Amino acid sequence: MSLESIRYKRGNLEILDQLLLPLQTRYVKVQGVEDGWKVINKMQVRGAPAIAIVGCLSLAVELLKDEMDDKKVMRQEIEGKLNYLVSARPTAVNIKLAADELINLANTLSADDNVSSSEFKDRFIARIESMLAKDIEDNKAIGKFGSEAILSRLEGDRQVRILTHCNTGSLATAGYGTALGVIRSLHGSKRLEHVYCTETRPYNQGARLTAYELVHEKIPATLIVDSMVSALMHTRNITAVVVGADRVASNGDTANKIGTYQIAIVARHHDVPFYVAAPLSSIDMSLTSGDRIKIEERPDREMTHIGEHRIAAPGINCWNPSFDVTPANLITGIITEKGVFTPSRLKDEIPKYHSPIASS
Ligand SMILES: CSC[C@H]1O[C@H](OP(=O)(O)O)[C@H](O)[C@@H]1O
Repeated sequence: MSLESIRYKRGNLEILDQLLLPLQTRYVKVQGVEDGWKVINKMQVRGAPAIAIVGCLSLAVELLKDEMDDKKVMRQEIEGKLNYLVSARPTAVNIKLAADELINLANTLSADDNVSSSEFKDRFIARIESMLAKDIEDNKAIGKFGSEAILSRLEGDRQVRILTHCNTGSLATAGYGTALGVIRSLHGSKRLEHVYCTETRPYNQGARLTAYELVHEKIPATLIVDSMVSALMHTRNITAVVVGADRVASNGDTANKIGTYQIAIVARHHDVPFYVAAPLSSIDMSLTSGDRIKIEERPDREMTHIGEHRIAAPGINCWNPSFDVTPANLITGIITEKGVFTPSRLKDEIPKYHSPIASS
């Protein structure tokens, strides 16, 4: 059973406070959009899919309590609250795409005279709730396609050694995970010899969250410091790198956790295939390249302190971009719930599929 980052029943939402992991397991109540914005902005919940799901569920919780029965006013309020939630963290696209879909749904329901205000509310909340099951289903498909793609490059039944970066598991999604979903799938088919996970400074998603998930599920794994990636590939026979994504442009350029770009460069130097695992809801087809992806910069304190403990000299300047962009030419394949695509195929393949949120 993978870790539960989101606990939801209609009208009630709690998130696992990831700032306290791995030492403390504490759930935080999210009672509306203000709370949703805060837990996302503070990174108590993080990960592109989880951000979208928790943000939208916080709106569902608030809407259920709202006595409003004028559909036009509800539609207006929904649009304003979704745009507010999108502002919590700018780089991951999932919440923006989800907001666009939900605003379209609100417009449709509001304009339909056959839909009462209570039906509007019920169908709108149900659509948001559908994101949970769809995310897990998508992650399992990503796991299947990703493990097949990696294994198809090998002769016989050899086992594989995978390097991953940041956290892309049950703590970044509704469950199972994207890149960690590929690792879970390889482990489940008994083809995974070992996982190497980077600590992922400065928030330490790897050391605190990915290592926690892997130990929890007894998946053979070793933690490495971010600066060990070159030495690892030089001394160990790494089969492939699999990472997540926060925003993939239509040409395949991918924004992901800071440090991903240099891993891709090292992988190319060592001729190790480099995969991005991401649902369609992480792909921004409105962007022609990664040049225009907004890179979030986070507080210096994330670098200068670990918890309350200062580790950097007082007064030193810091630069703390939370993401970088890996150019498409360093990416072997983009693993989605619809299959694995080379970056150059995205423009033709992705528009064939439905919108990221389950259609009604
Ligand atoms: C499954 S998407 C996870 C994605 O999000 C992480 O960023 P953050 O922890 O800052 O939300 C990282 O980029 C992961 O690849």
